[in-house]
Amino acid sequence: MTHLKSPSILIDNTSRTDAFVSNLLAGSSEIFRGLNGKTGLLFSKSEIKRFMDKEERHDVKILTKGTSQTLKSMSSGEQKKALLGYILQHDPDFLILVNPYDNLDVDTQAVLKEQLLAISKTKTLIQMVSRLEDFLPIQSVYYKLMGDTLKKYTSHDSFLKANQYIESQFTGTIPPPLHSIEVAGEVLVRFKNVSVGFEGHKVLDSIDWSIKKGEFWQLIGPNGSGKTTLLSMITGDSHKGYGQDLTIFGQKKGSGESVWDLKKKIGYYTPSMTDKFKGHHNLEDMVISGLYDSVGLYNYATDQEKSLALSWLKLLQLDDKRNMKFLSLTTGEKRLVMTARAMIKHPPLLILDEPTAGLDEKSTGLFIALVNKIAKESDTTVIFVSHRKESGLLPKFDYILKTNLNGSTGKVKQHAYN
Ligand SMILES: Nc1ncnc2c1ncn2[C@@H]1O[C@H](COP(=O)(O)OP(=O)(O)OP(=O)(O)O)[C@@H](O)[C@H]1O
Repeated sequence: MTHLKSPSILIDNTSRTDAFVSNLLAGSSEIFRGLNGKTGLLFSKSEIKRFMDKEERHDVKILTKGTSQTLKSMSSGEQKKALLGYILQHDPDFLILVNPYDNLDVDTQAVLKEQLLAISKTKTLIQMVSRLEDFLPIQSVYYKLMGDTLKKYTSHDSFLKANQYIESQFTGTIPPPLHSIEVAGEVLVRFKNVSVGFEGHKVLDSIDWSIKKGEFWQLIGPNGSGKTTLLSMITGDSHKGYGQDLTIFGQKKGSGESVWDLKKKIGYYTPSMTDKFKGHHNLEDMVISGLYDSVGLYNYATDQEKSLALSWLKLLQLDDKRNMKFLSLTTGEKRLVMTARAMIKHPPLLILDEPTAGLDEKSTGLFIALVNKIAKESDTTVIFVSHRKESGLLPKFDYILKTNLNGSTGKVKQHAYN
């Protein structure tokens, strides 16, 4: 085959990545003709999702062969390891990597980068990433995918120069809520000596964590350290909190609180919430639906609610699109709208779980600016979960999980810039 210098392709909100990948895998690429007729495999989050659905629907083990765990219950790092193992077993001619390091902590990223670098010596790697820092340092030809069009750069320098990150800001202020949600006491959430495990596998060890009103936290920890487990105890999505010394909004966990009541006080967003969303709701409805704790609006909105949604969309500079379908937005725009949806009621607690995964530089900058603004201008406590230290994010505290044999331990770090 015509040997391809592993192409490096920057993708952004406009890129039709799925269509591009499908063409490559189907052997019908107009651009990389040398690959047509060769076998390619895809390493991406969507591919993990596809296997997850397949394993669940047909009750089979494909990526999880040899383990008793389901793919769904594995941490992101474990899932990616399973996919890479499967791909290597099948020895393809080329590999397409779409944002391979998303949702991975620094150490796991470093291990994966080493593995991919080694693979790049014998196979063509097609890297498709949203962040410049995610390109592997290999001899490459650089491109940008704009819609379906691939723009080729003459040099690495010209590529970097054209695609540097630009800092973004919002003008205007966070719209106030229609009604305030009262919570008694200063402490919203308190974990005291909380330990959690799954079937003999210890995940969290003696967690002590107090989260007060109005604070801004970043929850950081390697893959599998228990971030999601910790959050699901707060949101009521896991029963692991019962029988432990865990107090949420002044009420001891397991003392008869309803999950519904909990959800009313929490704004939550994680990208997988809308990955499968197929509704025909417009932007205005999506923002208003946060008042009803639904994703998409199933009630008639009042004029007051509509006007509040409009204020949010103005802040996001998306008001001219308010009657457009949510699904027609770019990934970055969708995340801004979903954050406005989670925040519209000014919940006492806003949880954003890996909200920047897969976003390009510009959209990440905009998203971070919005979160900083929410934390600064409202009384809402923000927990931003990420394995990546987001540059520009200004949390007051980090809660850092560190993995150990007996489960992860937690440590608080306060930032000096506040
Ligand atoms: N239902 C379950 N059954 C068995 N093991 C589980 C279950 N849920 C989570 N685990 C395990 O608990 C550990 C912590 O998982 P968790 O998803 O909380 O980590 P995380 O820090 O959120 O990881 P990531 O950053 O990769 O999403 C992992 O080893 C995971 O495999």
